[in-house]
Amino acid sequence: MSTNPPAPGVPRPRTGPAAPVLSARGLSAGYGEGGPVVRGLDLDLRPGEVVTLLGPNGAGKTTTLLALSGALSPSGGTVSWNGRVTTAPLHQRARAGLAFVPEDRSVIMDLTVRENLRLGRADTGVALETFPELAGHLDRRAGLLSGGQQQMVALARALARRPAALLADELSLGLAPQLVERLLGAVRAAADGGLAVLLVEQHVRSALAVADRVIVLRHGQVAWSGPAAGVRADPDLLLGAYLPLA
Ligand SMILES: Nc1ncnc2c1ncn2[C@@H]1O[C@H](COP(=O)(O)OP(=O)(O)OP(=O)(O)O)[C@@H](O)[C@H]1O
Repeated sequence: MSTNPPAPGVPRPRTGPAAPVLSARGLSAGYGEGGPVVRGLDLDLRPGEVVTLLGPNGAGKTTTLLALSGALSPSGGTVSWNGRVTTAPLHQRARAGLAFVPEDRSVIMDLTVRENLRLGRADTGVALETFPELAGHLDRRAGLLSGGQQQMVALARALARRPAALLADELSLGLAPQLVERLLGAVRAAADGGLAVLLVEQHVRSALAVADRVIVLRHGQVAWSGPAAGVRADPDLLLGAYLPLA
């Protein structure tokens, strides 16, 4: 391949950021008569990047994920998948390559780990590549696993389908710091392989450690957004001002 610069007058090839997999424009969503709890949200999720959505309790983080996933119909604005506006329900978006790990993990406690993976149409071999520590538990009922192992099942099941985008709500809820690192490390590795990720996290510092970009929601609106590196270098930018120290 030539390394010479292009001749004068010949346009250079464009090497801008990859096109977003999932976008929102002016997205509003809420529940019943109460009016929208998320208002006018703009967001782009690109292949290979981890965006973390932070904000105090009740800010609208889960509602945002629900609206982006198709589990909740927006009351305004649009969601686009690969550049096309979509109103498809969750199961259709899942088939198109959107993975959603909700806060309750959606692991079926009465089924074995192997059955849980199969139910999510996940290839067991691929799931074990992500979390080899599940290998000895494949035939155990999920209800007998620790919270961290259950979360690994939920995440392995989502990632083993090789989705294009992942929405994950509070993966680390109630887990020990080492497990949080393990789970978020797996998410980072998947993003390095091209996955687009939107993470809602209570563990602000852990989320910042793996994120490329940060969006802070307050009262359903974007209060701050910017590169995670800037916040890692100067946590006071957000911590204390917008977020509790965690
Ligand atoms: N099913 C529901 N019906 C009615 N109101 C709801 C429902 N779910 C959430 N809300 C309300 O919507 C607002 C935003 O909630 P949401 O769960 O999106 O916030 P959050 O930022 O994820 O908060 P948390 O960190 O506490 O999970 C809150 O005021 C909440 O009480």
